[in-house]
Amino acid sequence: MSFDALLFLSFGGPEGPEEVRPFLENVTRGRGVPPERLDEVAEHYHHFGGVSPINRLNREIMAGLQEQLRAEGRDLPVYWGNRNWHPMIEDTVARMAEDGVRRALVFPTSAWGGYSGCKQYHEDIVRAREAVGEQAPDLVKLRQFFDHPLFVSANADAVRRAYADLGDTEARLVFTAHSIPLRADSAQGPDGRPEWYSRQIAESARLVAEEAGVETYDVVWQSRSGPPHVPWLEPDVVDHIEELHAKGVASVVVSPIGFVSDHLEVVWDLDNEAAEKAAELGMGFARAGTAGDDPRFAKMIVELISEHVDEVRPRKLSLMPAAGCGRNGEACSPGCCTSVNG
Ligand SMILES: CC1=C(CCC(=O)O)c2cc3nc(cc4[nH]c(cc5[nH]c(cc1n2)c(C)c5CCC(=O)O)c(CCC(=O)O)c4C)C(CCC(=O)O)=C3C
Ligand SMILES: [Fe+2]
Repeated sequence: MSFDALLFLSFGGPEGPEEVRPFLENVTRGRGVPPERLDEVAEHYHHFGGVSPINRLNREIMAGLQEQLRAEGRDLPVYWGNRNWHPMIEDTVARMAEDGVRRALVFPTSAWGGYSGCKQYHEDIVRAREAVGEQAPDLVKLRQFFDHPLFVSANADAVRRAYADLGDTEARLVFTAHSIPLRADSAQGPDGRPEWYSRQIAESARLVAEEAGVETYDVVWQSRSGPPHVPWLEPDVVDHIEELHAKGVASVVVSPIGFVSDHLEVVWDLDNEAAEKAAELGMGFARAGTAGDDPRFAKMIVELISEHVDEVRPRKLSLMPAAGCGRNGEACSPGCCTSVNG
């Protein structure tokens, strides 16, 4: 099938102190996040002058992508829209319509299923198309890429580099991903089984550890939000480092497999909080890089595109079914990425 453009769809982030609050209001509208948590997260952003690294990282990925597309002779223009901050997806889709785009592929900057990683991006697509009306282009979202060989290799090499930097082959490998409420993780995948998100994280971790040649590893969580009485995926990475220390582990390599690039959560919760905890305990600590700035990441996006344009067979390392692809916001299968009780 032919497409006129690619929409690069991301989370968005503030680019100055005055943008932090309105950005956070957009992220948490109707999500039941307590104001104390918002104050705390606002502080994290202000620590970096109110500028999230996410937009710069996304611009870099898009530049690399545009270059790779050109090198392969595909003149697909790349548009950029976000869920929570400018450029907002509604404005971008309006511009695409004005430019005459009739049908576009959408690359979301999340490897995962579940509400935050997949369903909410479908909702963004629906909202933007409704805002634009009849002229809105058809938007086909690309699939979840948690087990794509290029994503796995980029992460595995980052883990290898972290081990080399630390100079301790005995360090414990700890993968982290964004925690979500247990109820959200009850969401099923296209295989009809629950915990699609945490099962994908476990599978990516297994594949990356295997390719990096590391036998023993843990999967833990970070960046918990929400009110304290609501159960989220545990343990938290900082608590886990304490526990490893109590068990006599001397050093850790932390791989933020759950993030495609060095977002604020990565630089704050890992490079600050987790690193500080390790230092306090006298443990060795190295944080592995993320896949986004590896040229293989842009190459992977090109491959995901060609699955649709050239009907190339999806490259996947796991036996878990391909998921997350849908047209104009429809889910890939009934009930996929929707949690039990909504
Ligand atoms: C699974 C997942 C991903 C990975 C998939 C994907 O990438 O999409 C992700 C990514 C991101 N999350 C981000 C930022 C935030 N997430 C928040 C809140 C929340 N995230 C959640 C989950 C996820 N989040 C959840 C369940 C909440 C609770 C509120 C709700 O149910 O929606 C809040 C509110 C404050 C707080 O409570 O932390 C902020 C500011 C940024 C940008 C960072 C930057 O600026 O560099 C990125 C890439
Ligand atoms: Fe988040």
